[in-house]
Amino acid sequence: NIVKEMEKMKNKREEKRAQLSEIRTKRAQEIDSSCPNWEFARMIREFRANLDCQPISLSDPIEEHRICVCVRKRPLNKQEINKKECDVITVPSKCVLLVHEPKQKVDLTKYLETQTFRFDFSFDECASNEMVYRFTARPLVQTIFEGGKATCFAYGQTGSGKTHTMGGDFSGRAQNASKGIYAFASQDVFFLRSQPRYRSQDLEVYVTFFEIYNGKVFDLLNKKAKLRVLEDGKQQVQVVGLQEKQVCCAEDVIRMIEMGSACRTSGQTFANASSSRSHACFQIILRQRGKLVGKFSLVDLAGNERGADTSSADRQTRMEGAEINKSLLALKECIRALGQNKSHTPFRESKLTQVLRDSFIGTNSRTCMIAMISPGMSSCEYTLNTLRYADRQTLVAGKAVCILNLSTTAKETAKALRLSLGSVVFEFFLADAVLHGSVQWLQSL
Ligand SMILES: Nc1ncnc2c1ncn2[C@@H]1O[C@H](COP(=O)(O)OP(=O)(O)OP(=O)(O)O)[C@@H](O)[C@H]1O
Repeated sequence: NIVKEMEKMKNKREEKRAQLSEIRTKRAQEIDSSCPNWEFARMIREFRANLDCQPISLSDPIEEHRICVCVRKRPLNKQEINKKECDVITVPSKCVLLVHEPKQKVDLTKYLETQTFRFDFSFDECASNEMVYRFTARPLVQTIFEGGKATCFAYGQTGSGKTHTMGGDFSGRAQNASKGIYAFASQDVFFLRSQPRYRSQDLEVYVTFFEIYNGKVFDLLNKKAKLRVLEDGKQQVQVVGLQEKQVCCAEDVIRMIEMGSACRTSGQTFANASSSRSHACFQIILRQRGKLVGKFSLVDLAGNERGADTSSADRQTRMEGAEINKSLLALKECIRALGQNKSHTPFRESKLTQVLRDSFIGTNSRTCMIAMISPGMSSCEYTLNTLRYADRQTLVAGKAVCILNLSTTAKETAKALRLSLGSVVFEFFLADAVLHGSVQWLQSL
């Protein structure tokens, strides 16, 4: 009787499971039919169903890198949701990010080309600014107490979340300046300064906030005054007239961030259609009896798609694009020079790298790049551009990357193993039985 009873229960459970799966399929079909790219949406959903995602968590260890390259995916925004855009980005683990690029064969069959990128850390749409800060800028704060220069860049296309991450998250139109990397870093600077190790050193904290637009520098803490960048006799780059404001607590810093951000926003009408055409740099400076101890530069870069915009009809926009392109390329070269300990740093190539010259020289300089990406299918090309730019940075560290690429269709009996070594990708198709051992062997190399 007991066996019969158990059989009955088992059958009931299976019936229920089948019903549930039917409901889910129907619901997915309903969603699919309202989505303009439903075939791609379904392929991505099937791909994700095969993945065991393990996103980054607060308990993950933080490794110390001289150059750290991370990526952050923002959630789909209201506009993208209304347009029923496909989310083409998957973050399966704390270091890997996948882009499902929609493609079409000559016979019009649609298929996905999934590209894999590896970073020091990758953050999915659920990661908060605190979480991103913890793994990116926070490990750099100590550097400025040890006489070093730290720099953190936010890179990406317009609307990908650079200002949200650096300046503070938006609740509606208002920005909460206490919830961005500028404010978190300042809080930690004050915290470290109060620790017994540094308390007796009489360290003073100053901040500067300026913007570089079209090769010109403007002081955001002094009514957007135009500044000159000059090199002195000791080859030190000076931003003449840049106001350094002394701050005594985190609240003072937040006030400065609000003041500078408001200045940047109100200036949009005369120069920028949006802030994404200028680089904004917020610096936290440590001084001891007036003498420079360390400097933390936090940079919200101009939208990288502006540099790629060469088709604009008006000359002004084309010039802006060319200037942005030049500065982003120069930045990459300077970071590469830092990573490879080259004796020559090409910092004179742009105003941005000139102003940040001391960030790229010296043995005690550390840099972090956060690549921001939009998840929508319409941004796929820009997203790939952003990831390729940031991937070059990973190459600086000379890392070999071994990534397991799961099969995309249920029919496939073999699974693909993708090994990226620098910019070369090797792809193997292996039977399930040998797959696991091969991955372990490659990872151990
Ligand atoms: N991680 C996120 N979570 C929630 N909303 C986000 C996130 N990232 C960005 N957003 C939202 O997306 C919008 C655009 O973000 P943001 O202004 O930071 O982009 P941006 O890259 O700085 O653009 P621009 O280069 O034009 O200044 C904002 O409304 C912001 O609130």
